[in-house]
Amino acid sequence: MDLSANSNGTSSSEESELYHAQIHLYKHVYNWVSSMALKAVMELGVADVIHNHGKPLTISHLASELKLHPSKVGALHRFLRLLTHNGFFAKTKLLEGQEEEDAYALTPPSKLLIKSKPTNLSPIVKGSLHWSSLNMWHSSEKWFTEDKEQTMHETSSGGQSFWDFLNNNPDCIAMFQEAMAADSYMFKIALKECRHVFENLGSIVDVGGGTGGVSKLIHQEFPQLKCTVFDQPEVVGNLKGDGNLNFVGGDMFKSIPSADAVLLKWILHDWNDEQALKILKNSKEAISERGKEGKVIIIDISIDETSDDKELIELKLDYDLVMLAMFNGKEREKKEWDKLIHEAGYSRYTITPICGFKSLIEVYP
Ligand SMILES: C[S@@+](CC[C@H](N)C(=O)[O-])C[C@H]1O[C@@H](n2cnc3c(N)ncnc32)[C@H](O)[C@@H]1O
Ligand SMILES: O=C1c2ccc(O)cc2O[C@@H](O)[C@@H]1c1ccc(O)cc1
Repeated sequence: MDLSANSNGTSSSEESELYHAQIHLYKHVYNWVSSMALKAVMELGVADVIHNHGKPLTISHLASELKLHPSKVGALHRFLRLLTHNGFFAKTKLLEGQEEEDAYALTPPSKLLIKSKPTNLSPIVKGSLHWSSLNMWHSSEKWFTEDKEQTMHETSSGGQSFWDFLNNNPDCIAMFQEAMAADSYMFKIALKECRHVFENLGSIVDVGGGTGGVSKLIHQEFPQLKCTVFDQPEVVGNLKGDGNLNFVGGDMFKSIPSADAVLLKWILHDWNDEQALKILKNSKEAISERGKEGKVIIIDISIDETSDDKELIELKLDYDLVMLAMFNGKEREKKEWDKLIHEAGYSRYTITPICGFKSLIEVYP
């Protein structure tokens, strides 16, 4: 028994544990606040104003550039205080007239919100924090307890899949595809490291390639390579090709156009194992004319809790639940990739981490 127990029978160490547990719980309840603060400063274009100014900017100067009502200047300061705490800005002091004022500079994460740069990830922030990506979470209890095999999105929307929602809301499909294209730019940097993966190919089909963000980068690097962007007709129907880059509409669950290689970037994690198996089997058929020279190139998350750091593991596990809620999809661990790839009839594969939190998995028939 802890002799330092106080009048209500709890020891000081038990009290300390209780208070730390309380802080941990409340912190997690309010994790969304930082996300929404990030969305707010993205929408305001704070990163662009500071970037264009070329040096740290005081709050009063920033508020003036943003044309905020004077009553909102204090709120802007408090938004930047939280985001500075979370690594999105660096605070310094500048003389504004006779007064010293807090001034803010960008950090590497907020530089990814500069809309004029090719590394701009604002569309990912906008789409991921759009009501259509969040509302379904309020149906989690109903989804868990109902005796139906449907996605949380379907539970929350009377049976409509997220893809059908997008296809019925042109503004949202555009927002989604802009996000995918934004993420694809990170692949341009990775392409330098994994150039060899695309060398010696005559043709490639980018399955679920959206508006061609990745294929355009591959086409620039390999102009002789015939690149086919294969996606839903609603996505590619109005897109025009250019020389060796073309767009084809169809359904990857029915068939995939033949090519030397199939690219599956951020595709398989949208689907459960049965559906992913079907996509991999159709991909194997698509490369069959190339014999042993054909390959499938998967770019997706591979969860590796032995080597990833805590923040990276949490991002991958976050994405796992987002895929579950939206699509009944999943992020896969190495052993799950191994099982899926072999069940689809492939003989061997290699996994190489790229683009920060994704991996490139080369799969051979
Ligand atoms: C998460 S996005 C990935 C886009 C792109 N690969 C990238 O990484 O930027 C998934 C893509 O799969 C497409 N898709 C969904 N169902 C499909 C189907 N049945 N056949 C072909 N494409 C499909 C969607 O339209 C979307 O463009
Ligand atoms: O980032 C998003 C994402 C990424 C990859 C994927 O296959 C699906 C995704 O859907 C969401 O998780 C998220 C997103 C949602 C909506 C949107 O307009 C953009 C991104």
